[in-house]
Amino acid sequence: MKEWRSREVRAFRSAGAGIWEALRSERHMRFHAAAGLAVGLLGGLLRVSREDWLWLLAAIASVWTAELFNTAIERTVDRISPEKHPLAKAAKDSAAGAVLMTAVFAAAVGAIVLGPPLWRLCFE
Ligand SMILES: Nc1ncnc2c1ncn2[C@@H]1O[C@H](COP(=O)(O)OP(=O)(O)OP(=O)(O)O)[C@@H](O)[C@H]1O
Repeated sequence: MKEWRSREVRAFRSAGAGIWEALRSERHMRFHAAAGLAVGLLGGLLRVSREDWLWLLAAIASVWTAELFNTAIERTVDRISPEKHPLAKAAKDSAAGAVLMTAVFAAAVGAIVLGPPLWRLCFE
C-alpha cells in the first residue's frame, strides 16, 4: 500500500513537472494557459450556467491537452530526427494541426457561450 502510494506520488510529480516544463519553454502553452484563465474569469463574471461551464471546461482542457501532446511530439521528433526529414515535418505539422483543431473548437465554444451575455453586458 505504501509502495503503491509513493509510486502514485512520483507519477503525479512527473506529470506536474511535464506541465511546468511545457509552460516554461513553450510560448503557445503560456498563451493557452492565459486564455483559459481569462475564459474562466469571464465565465464567473457573467455567471454562466452549469451546463455552459462544462462546455468551457471541455474546450480549455482539450486545448491544453493538445498543446501538451504537441510539445511531447516536438521533443520526440527533435530527439530522434534533428536533421530535416519529410516524416519529421509531417509529424510536427500533424501535431500542430491537432492544436489548431482544438483552438477553433474552443473559440467557437467561447463565442457561443460567452458572446451573448458579453454583448448584453456591454451594449444593453
Ligand atoms: N526535423 C525536421 N524536418 C523537417 N521539417 C521540420 C523539422 N523540424 C521542424 N520542421 C518544420 O518546421 C516547423 C517548425 O518547427 P519547430 O520545431 O520550430 O516547431 P514550432 O511549430 O515552431 O513549435 P514551437 O514554436 O511551439 O516550439 C514544423 O512545423 C515543421 O514543418
